[in-house]
Amino acid sequence: MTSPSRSLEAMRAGAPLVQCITNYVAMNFAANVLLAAGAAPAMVHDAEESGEFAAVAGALTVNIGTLSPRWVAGMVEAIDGATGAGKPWVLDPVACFATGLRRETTTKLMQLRPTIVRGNASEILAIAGESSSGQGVDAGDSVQAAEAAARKVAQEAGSVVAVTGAVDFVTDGARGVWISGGSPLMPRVTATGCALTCLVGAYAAVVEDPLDATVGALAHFAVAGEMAGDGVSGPGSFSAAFLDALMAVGPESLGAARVRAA
Ligand SMILES: Nc1ncnc2c1ncn2[C@@H]1O[C@H](COP(=O)(O)OP(=O)(O)O)[C@@H](O)[C@H]1O
Ligand SMILES: Cc1ncsc1CCOP(=O)(O)O
Ligand SMILES: [Mg+2]
Repeated sequence: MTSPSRSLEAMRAGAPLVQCITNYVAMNFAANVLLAAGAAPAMVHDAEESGEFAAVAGALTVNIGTLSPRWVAGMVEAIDGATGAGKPWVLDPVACFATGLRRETTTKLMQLRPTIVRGNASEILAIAGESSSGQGVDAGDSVQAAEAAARKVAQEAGSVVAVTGAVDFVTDGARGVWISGGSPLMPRVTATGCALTCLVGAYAAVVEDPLDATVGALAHFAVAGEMAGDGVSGPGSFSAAFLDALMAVGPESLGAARVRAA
């Protein structure tokens, strides 16, 4: 296993270019998160160019947060480009249970076999075909309640699946890892999960094992979130402190990340 500290060193050394197809809400914050963490973001989503760009980026991330048929076409082109070039891609199924367009798109994208799926508990339960209590983009279920669903989705899709929340769970269907840390202020800042998905892409670009890559990115967020939560007064100051902490986190602090095998 590549440790989170080693993964962080590799990510910073490589400063990978990550193509992020993310939503209008998340674009700015996610780009800042990648820059602070040490990667290079590019938000490129239209079908006219997304496939071409995916072939040169180190990884692709696809987020369905603000969806339309034209965006779906751009996603499919980009996934074809990434897959053809042997690059990893990460799916963020934002509110995938909420509407017909989201359900159909998620089914279609899952059939294209994402390297990694990163969602909250309600989203992962829904992909597994189970009922969930999610409302809109926010989770209504615990991560623990989605552990079995995550394992099932990972086995069926051949993807690594990450379920995030107060604690995080990552599985490739056989192995399982729990990561704790972070701050209760993280879900009070919009697009924190979307930005994390982009960072998972950055780690996947440079760390060969997608499970190790995912654990590295989640540990980076857990440690930075905990650092940032100390002494801030609310979501506004947390957001700024979190970007600072993403940059300040070093391999030595990731060594202290609370990561344990399931
Ligand atoms: N209550 C919490 N305590 C600590 N960290 C949290 C909490 N809720 C979410 N996080 C962290 O926030 C990040 C985004 O996760 P999450 O809120 O599940 O995503 P989403 O925004 O897609 O619903 C993850 O790093 C997760 O560990
Ligand atoms: C509020 C909102 N609406 C559509 S996408 C989005 C952002 C969701 O971000 P996250 O999934 O990280 O909470
Ligand atoms: Mg989300």
